[in-house]
Amino acid sequence: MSHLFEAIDFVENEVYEQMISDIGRQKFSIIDNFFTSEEVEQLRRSLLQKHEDDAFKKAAIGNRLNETIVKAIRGDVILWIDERKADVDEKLFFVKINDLVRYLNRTCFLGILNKEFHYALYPEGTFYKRHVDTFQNDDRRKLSFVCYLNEAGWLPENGGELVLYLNESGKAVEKVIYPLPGRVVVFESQVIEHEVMPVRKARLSITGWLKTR
Ligand SMILES: O=C(O)CCC(=O)C(=O)O
Ligand SMILES: [Fe+2]
Repeated sequence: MSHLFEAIDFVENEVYEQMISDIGRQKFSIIDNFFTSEEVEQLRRSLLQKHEDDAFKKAAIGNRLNETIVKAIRGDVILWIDERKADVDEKLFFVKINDLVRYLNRTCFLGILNKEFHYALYPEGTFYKRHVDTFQNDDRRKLSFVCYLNEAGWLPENGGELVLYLNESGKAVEKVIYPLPGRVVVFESQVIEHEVMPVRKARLSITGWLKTR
């Protein structure tokens, strides 16, 4: 009987189903209000506190490039989040992520066994040039996940749009996405080229990867 109960125990989640069908169709998905405004506020405060405590470091690229070259490619500062040491705010984040991962593994057989997440802060004037997320000879990254922690009422003139470079039946298409608070963007790490446009007001996020093995 137990297998029967397992089947019954599955509850379809509309938001996750939307994400899965978007990714199947177009290799990316934009989910608004994945995090509530209260959750965004909590995570935002946590990020800012750690940034004030000087815990962030300059983001790197591979290992052979010097700092000047790196700065011409990306200007964000980051802090990796260790789930085992997560504080209350980060726990709330991982409860949602782990729920999503469990769902994806159950419904899509993606085999996500690993994940990594960092806070990111793009100071005014910084950007991240066009790239794919799997440049380090590491094909374990399957899905890239970005969650924006900007203030409510984020304006288009603040810049920092995420641009996805897509190919729609042979035609190059640019998908411009504003980093609105609570919004989550998920895309296939190995195929989607993307870029963060120059930022005119500090831009806050959590970025991560769902990985195999
Ligand atoms: O913050 C974003 O919108 C994307 C960040 C990104 O591309 C990265 O960290 O690899
Ligand atoms: Fe990226």
